[in-house]
Amino acid sequence: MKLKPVLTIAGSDSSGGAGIQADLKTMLANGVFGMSAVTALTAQNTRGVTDILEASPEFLKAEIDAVFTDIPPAAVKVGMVASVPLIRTIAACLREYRAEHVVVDPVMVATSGARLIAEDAVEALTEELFPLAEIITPNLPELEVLAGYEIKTADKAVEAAKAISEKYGCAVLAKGGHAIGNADDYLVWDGGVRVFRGEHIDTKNTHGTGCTLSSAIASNLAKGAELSGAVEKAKAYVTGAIAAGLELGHGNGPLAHGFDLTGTYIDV
Ligand SMILES: Nc1ncnc2c1ncn2[C@@H]1O[C@H](COP(=O)(O)OP(=O)(O)OP(=O)(O)O)[C@@H](O)[C@H]1O
Ligand SMILES: Cc1ncc(COP(=O)(O)O)c(N)n1
Repeated sequence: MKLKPVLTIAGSDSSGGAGIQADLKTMLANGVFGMSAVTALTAQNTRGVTDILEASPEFLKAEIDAVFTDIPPAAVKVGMVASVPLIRTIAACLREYRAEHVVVDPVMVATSGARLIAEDAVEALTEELFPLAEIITPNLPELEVLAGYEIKTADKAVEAAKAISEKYGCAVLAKGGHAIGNADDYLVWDGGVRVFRGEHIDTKNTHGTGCTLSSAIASNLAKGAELSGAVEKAKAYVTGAIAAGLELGHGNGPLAHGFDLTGTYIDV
């Protein structure tokens, strides 16, 4: 049997809802073989992050080298990367191995409010990683940081996404999970715009939605989907995983990544 391998370079979430745990579950559910290079361990649950232990740049490089020299991934997703040396290490590795289909989720703040990137690392993220990305997937607060201004309307979000897309030569998916009234996402690439409509699901359980969406996009790209089709399928997947209505934890709970794996779930 054959499966397309996909690598996530991201942080670990001990509570399993976000980070590499969400990525690997998403990859399994989307029909690819998931692999991981861990940038940091987080002690985290649905209520917040209590501690972070970063990998050294040398160890992260060893992880990425181990993967690329044996099972070259058909797509790579980059999530939480907290510091400049780690960002530089990833960029150098992606260049060295000419990584294909790179999806960068510019993770800055967790749903719970915890900061997941050093202030001085945002510039390294944009200057070193964005030019290597096929697509980046900022949420609204991240788009505001990247654009340098407040975004209150869909038109403003698209304007900001266009400027970023032109500057760094990558597609931009401006996510609307933080918008009021709907969950529409806007894909901007090559000057074109496509909107992916989403109904806002009334739930507090959205821990890991961004990780899940970006991993699903990487999975679909690995399987050969073109960009817009990859986003369309990924949007449907994350919507289904939220709508399944999993209830775990006391804060912002996780998604049901396996909602579509018929026969594997038994209600308890
Ligand atoms: N309550 C919701 N109802 C429907 N779709 C949602 C909801 N919240 C998020 N989404 C969708 O989930 C995806 C991730 O968007 P979001 O803006 O939440 O990203 P994020 O903030 O990076 O996620 P994270 O919570 O992992 O930080 C998008 O497709 C968004 O439209
Ligand atoms: C390790 C790690 N990576 C990413 C996120 C962002 O996800 P969310 O904003 O849904 O908490 C997170 N909380 N933890």
